[in-house]
Amino acid sequence: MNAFSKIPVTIVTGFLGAGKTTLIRHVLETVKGRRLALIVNEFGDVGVDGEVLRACGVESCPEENIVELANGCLCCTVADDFLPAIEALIAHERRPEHIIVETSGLALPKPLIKAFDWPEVRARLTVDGVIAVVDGRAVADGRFADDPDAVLQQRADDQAVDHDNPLEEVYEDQLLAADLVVLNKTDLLDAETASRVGGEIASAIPRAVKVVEAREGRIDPAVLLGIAAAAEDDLANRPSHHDAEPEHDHDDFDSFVVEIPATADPEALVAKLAKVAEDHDVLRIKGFVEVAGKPMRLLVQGVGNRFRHQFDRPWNAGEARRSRLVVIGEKGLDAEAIRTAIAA
Ligand SMILES: Nc1nc2c(ncn2[C@@H]2O[C@H](COP(=O)(O)OP(=O)(O)OP(=O)(O)O)[C@@H](O)[C@H]2O)c(=O)[nH]1
Repeated sequence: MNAFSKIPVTIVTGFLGAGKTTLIRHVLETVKGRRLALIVNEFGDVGVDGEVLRACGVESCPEENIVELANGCLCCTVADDFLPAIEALIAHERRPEHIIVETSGLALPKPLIKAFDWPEVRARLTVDGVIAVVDGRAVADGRFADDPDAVLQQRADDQAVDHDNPLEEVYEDQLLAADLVVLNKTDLLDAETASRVGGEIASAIPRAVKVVEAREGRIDPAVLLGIAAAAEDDLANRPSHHDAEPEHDHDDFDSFVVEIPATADPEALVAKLAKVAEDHDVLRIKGFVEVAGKPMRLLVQGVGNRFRHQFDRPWNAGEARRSRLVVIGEKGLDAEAIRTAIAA
């Protein structure tokens, strides 16, 4: 790449907990000989994704090349947050050879892709590809489906059929923006269901877009990077709910942080969180927790009621050992009841 060529940018999108960070981490660990930079956007005040990615300490992506934008939703703050971040990255003396952007799980990716069509951006950068990561289990469980009764009712009332499920809107926008779909978490699906879900996804996208199956986001970086889609030249083929509603305000979703004391029993904590997530229909819980008597901090991750936890790194000297979990769900989440249930 010479100093004048455009830097390719891969946008990784996908609903909350689909496996975006896991996939990017796999890229960082397996890509060879390419200087990467990352921009990570997260919904919720606990910066988990940036931490997880920094912790992999890969030479091709040093810490100063990882930028976190913890500001809720990139799609609404492109000009204020995203552009300065990308300017700073490409101004580095050793400029990155490829940039990966992880959107928040609730972002509609279209406005971000559009920013690459602005003259000052398109002169220097190009969208190499938009990767949509999908939680195959969540799709198979109908997480993103409209309620069929509500749709029938709308038809009966002679209304235009509108999505009654706000998750569906975000999910659909992410698929419609994609150049490649990664159907992740196939370990939680039998082969027949995986192939049915993959077929449904492919037929929901009017362009020819490949759907590849994956576990733990393990896809060869050669498949993900170097698509050369120039998505900024192809905006019209990527319809979005954002086109009709540019001033949308994300009021379909809610998030808050719960601070808890150090735990003595991680298994019991996670079992309790899974129950709370189930009882309150929580979409995502994640954060770091102190375990009494342990020098390592515990990373806790829940998608719906499926939880995982692992010690990720020792607490640093002088680091406040706070146990904070971000809770994300649809609007109307009962924060007080959830706090009480977690504290019980
Ligand atoms: N069973 C299973 N779990 C997975 C797989 N890939 C990722 N996970 C787990 O799913 C959870 C969410 O993964 P992340 O990579 O953090 O998902 P994300 O899309 O970055 O999440 P947000 O940034 O919160 O939207 C973590 O606990 C992962 O370990 C998979 O293929 N199978």
